[in-house]
Amino acid sequence: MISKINKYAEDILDVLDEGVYISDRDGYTLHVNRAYEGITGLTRDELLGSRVTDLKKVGKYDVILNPEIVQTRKPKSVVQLTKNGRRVVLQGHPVFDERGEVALVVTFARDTTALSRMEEHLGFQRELIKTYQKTILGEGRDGTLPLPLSKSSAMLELMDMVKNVSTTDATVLLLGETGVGKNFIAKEIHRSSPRFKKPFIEVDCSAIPENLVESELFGYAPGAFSGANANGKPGYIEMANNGTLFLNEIGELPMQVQAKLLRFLQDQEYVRVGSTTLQKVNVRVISATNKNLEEAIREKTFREDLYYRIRVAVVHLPPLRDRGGDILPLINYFLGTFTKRYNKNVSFEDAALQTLEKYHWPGNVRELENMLHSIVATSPNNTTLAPQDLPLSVLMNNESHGRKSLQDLVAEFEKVEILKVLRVTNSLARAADELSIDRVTLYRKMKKYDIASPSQG
Ligand SMILES: Nc1ncnc2c1ncn2[C@@H]1O[C@H](COP(=O)(O)OP(=O)(O)OP(=O)(O)O)[C@@H](O)[C@H]1O
Repeated sequence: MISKINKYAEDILDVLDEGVYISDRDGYTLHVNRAYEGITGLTRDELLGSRVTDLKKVGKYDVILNPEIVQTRKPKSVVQLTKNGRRVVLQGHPVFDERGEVALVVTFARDTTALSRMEEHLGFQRELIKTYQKTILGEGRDGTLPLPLSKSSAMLELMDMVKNVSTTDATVLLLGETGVGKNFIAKEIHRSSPRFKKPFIEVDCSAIPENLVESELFGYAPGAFSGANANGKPGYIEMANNGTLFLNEIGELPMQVQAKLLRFLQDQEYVRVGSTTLQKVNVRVISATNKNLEEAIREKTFREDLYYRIRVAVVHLPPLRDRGGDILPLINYFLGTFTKRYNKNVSFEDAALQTLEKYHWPGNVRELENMLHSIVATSPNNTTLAPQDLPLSVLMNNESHGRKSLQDLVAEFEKVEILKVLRVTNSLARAADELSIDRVTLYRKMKKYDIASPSQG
């Protein structure tokens, strides 16, 4: 019976799914089954008759079990990395002869690559969920987002273009000064696009340290670099799959990342840092910058080919000072938002509104939003604000951007000082006293600078 089994021993071993490797006590390979060849990518011809120590020397294995098992006479397990890049769990067992000496070492090999891939995949999914949760929580911080308030002809025209662009998958480049609403418009394009139920992922390219930009955008494989998450990490591109990726401040991307981004934009394929597997996604890209990219191209800090790739549709957002018709609706909108939030009744006199309309808003909508927030938060309840209650930056209204004449500078200084003193004293007589001028002179200067009289006269 046994002799019959011996006759078919090799065939029996070939039926197994597990790899079997048998060596003698000196480490010479006596037999490997078919599964072992499949798992390790090594052939019988390469292995039979060779010594495990020599196979390790020539790099076919990174670790071996045989010498230790012969020495300790005990079973042992290790994880071996094979030349075809698989992770194999080896379990070696000693087989003793009639004198109790180790005669053979039989090693079973199990491929764990599929398992590791599943674990890696699960790790990525976990990271992805964490990031989505963060993104969703971030988005909801102010409740639902308002619709863009667009009354000026410049904005109405622009919103028409945004509507047309939204229905396509075209790459969009949003240009405009800081605070004009590029981020706001990017979200609007996403919301009106067929991708609206999928993620909108914003990346502020200027806020990521240069050495991390590539791994943040494209993700990294487990063990890609020291200090990396053991599960690997999905990049923003992967998170935006089927949705929209908004690359804010794209002009700040390092050159080598620009090259990788260009390849990704061309065929929607990329490789995670530390990996060789190609990832395929479907992502619509919107970029924004307040930098002059043409100048950056001349200075060789921005790739020309990438520039043409990202500017399939270009949307120029005008500064708020050139969108006169938007200022009042935006004031009303933010006044409504913040008075509701702080449960206060705060309003503006017409003259104050006119002053705000004339202001040149260098920080654009963001400045207006922050100013309204601060005014409502710091004003007592039931206040109607006069022009002199407005922030000094508004009252100074530095409209001219070039060098000012000495005369203008003196006038500006005088106006601000008068406003400051009037604000503190709330009385014409006491303010004149503080400024060491007579009341008639003060009154004349107030007329000149369009400053209203204090309530106490
Ligand atoms: N039309 C609008 N209606 C209501 N709020 C707006 C509008 N445009 C911009 N905002 C608000 O103004 C603030 C600044 O806008 P946003 O962040 O979009 O500017 P940005 O151009 O992207 O600025 P930066 O270049 O500094 O990134 C945001 O809080 C945004 O919600």
